[in-house]
Amino acid sequence: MTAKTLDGKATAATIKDELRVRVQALAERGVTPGLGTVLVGDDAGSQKYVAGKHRDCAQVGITSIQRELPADATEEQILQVVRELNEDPACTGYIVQLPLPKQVDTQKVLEAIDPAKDADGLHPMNLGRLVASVSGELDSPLPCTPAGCVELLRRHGVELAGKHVVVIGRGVTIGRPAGLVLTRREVNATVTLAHTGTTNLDELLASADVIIAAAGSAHMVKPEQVKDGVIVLDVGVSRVTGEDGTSRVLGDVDPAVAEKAAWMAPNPGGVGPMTRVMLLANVVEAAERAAAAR
Ligand SMILES: Nc1nc2c(c(=O)[nH]1)N[C@@H](CN(C=O)c1ccc(C(=O)N[C@@H](CCC(=O)O)C(=O)O)cc1)CN2
Repeated sequence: MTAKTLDGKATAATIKDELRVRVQALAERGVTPGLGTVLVGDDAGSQKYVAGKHRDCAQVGITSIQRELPADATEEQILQVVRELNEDPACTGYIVQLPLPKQVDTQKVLEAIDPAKDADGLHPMNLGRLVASVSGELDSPLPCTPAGCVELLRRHGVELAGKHVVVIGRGVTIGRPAGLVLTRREVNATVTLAHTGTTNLDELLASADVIIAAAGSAHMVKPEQVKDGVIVLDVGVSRVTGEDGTSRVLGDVDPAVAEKAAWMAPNPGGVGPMTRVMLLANVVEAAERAAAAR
């Protein structure tokens, strides 16, 4: 068996087309969505992701607001920018790019974001709403990567209901919220969340119908650990520099897994573009909610 591709790039392009129409409809009502980003430091990966988010905004007609601070910025300087974006009417939603430098209390910064402008769905109030709401329309943003995984599978006709999903990694942007998103009634998967303290990963992977690998450990999932017909979403990012000095991203999944999988989301080109487009969807939805409340 050779896996069929869960094409995140093409799917994200389709969703952008749909969002462009919704942004035009908002413009007719006098509303322009604006995405703000707060980037602290000079991490090359974060710079690339933030630049990508603003490129996406330009493509669908969302205004971009970019705020940058140096790597040695204090927590207070970052909180000041957060307060300014909370007050800025042109900014209808924004994100603080993670990770933040070590001197900064990430939780404190996320908690300072106005929940109504939290485009990442990572404010404790929005995560709390996700915990509390098992089904139905959720009136708050979903964390972008878990939402992107579900949407990528849905748009390829891959059913998750009744499937055993093993998520590897317990980070706040992917692993922890993934369990909540995947177990909502409209998705209806059964989830096991594995992490560095998990002692029976081999046993879990052998029984997994779907694997979402978000550990950041290069090629850790091997073909001999998975069953035939498994569905694999590789979300891991390990940056390696080759002997020629060029850097590239390695995912968590050994490419040889494709020989056993039914479906595989490549990395790059799978969940990454979906993460970005779900962010745009959150911004448009927040602007639509604000327009409806006027
Ligand atoms: N505030 C947030 N910070 C971070 C999040 C997040 O959701 N919110 N997630 C990750 C990084 N991330 C989004 O910010 C992200 C990761 C990957 C991609 C992407 O498009 N990747 C490309 C490859 C790009 C490359 O070559 O490096 C792909 O997979 O095709 C977009 C966004 C951590 N921080």
